[in-house]
Amino acid sequence: MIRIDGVRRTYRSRGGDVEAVAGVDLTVRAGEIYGVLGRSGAGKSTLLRCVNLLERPDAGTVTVDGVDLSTLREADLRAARQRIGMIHQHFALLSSRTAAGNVAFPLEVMGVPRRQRAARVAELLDLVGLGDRADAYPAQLSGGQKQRVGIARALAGEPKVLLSDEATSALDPETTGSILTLLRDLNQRLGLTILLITHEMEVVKRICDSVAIMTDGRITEAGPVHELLAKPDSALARGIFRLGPPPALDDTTVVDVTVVGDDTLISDLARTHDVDVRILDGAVETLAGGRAGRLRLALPGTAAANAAALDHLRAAAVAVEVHP
Ligand SMILES: Nc1ncnc2c1ncn2[C@@H]1O[C@H](COP(=O)(O)OP(=O)(O)OP(=O)(O)O)[C@@H](O)[C@H]1O
Repeated sequence: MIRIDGVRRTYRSRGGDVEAVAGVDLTVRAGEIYGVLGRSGAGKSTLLRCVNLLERPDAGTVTVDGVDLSTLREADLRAARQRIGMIHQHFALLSSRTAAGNVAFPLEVMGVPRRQRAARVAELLDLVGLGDRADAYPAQLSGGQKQRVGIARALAGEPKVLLSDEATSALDPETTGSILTLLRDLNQRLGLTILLITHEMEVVKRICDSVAIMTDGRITEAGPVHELLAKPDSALARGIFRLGPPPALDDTTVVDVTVVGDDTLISDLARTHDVDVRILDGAVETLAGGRAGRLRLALPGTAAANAAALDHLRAAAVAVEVHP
């Protein structure tokens, strides 16, 4: 649905050049929620703005729903942009307009007749759970409600793609949860593809199907969340399951195993190999609706003596890391 190929963007200023996006390739499949996770200054906003060409890449191409946006003339680009919704950290609402007035705005720009507009605005506000606040001004709404207006407005052009620029960063954890639930719900009900940028691991854990980690303008790791969890050296997996440095224990094999779903791994291991397994540490999370965890196990004896048990783990777990 979205293909980013070799995109670069450098800001030039008297203080020196900043290569905000330093050659990024990324593919977002139709219907998925894709998160770009990175620290402040990593280049996430610049990358996101390149996707609807609010920012012109210096090099590379961006294809959305089969159309290479860089080939479009200004009028066609404006039309294409209307089909790519965007929501913002600070909502970007017009303070002089009511919730309904804000949602109506893009419809006015699109030339939708007044009657149809009113019906569509009511429908959109209902969709985001704000049907009863149509006449409220932004100043009379909570942060979460303002973001709901932002989402309704972004959906006015019936986009297939929604871009989210830190949409929950200004919200408290509970409100963040309700907005993420709404985004997941819209993703499923409308088949909406969502590309979001965030600095919060929590957002990735809650709703992302796939994730890219961005550092200094580059993607260092990318793919479906469950695939990344299976890689022992994955920075995402380490960030999600924080186990700390392994202890050095005499005549003991310390091993980290990643498991997905309801797992009988430990009991099977103990039974099959008659081994006295201890759990030293563990982190279990719900990721995009499924359970996954990383457990740190201690097996009596050296790794060589535990070869059969370790083979068992390698065959059954999605990732196994034996500590030396
Ligand atoms: N208009 C601009 N002019 C000059 N430099 C810019 C401009 N916009 C961003 N930058 C620089 O580009 C780099 C990437 O910024 P960007 O906003 O894309 O990162 P980010 O990951 O979204 O961070 P944040 O969450 O803090 O916005 C930073 O070093 C930033 O200072």
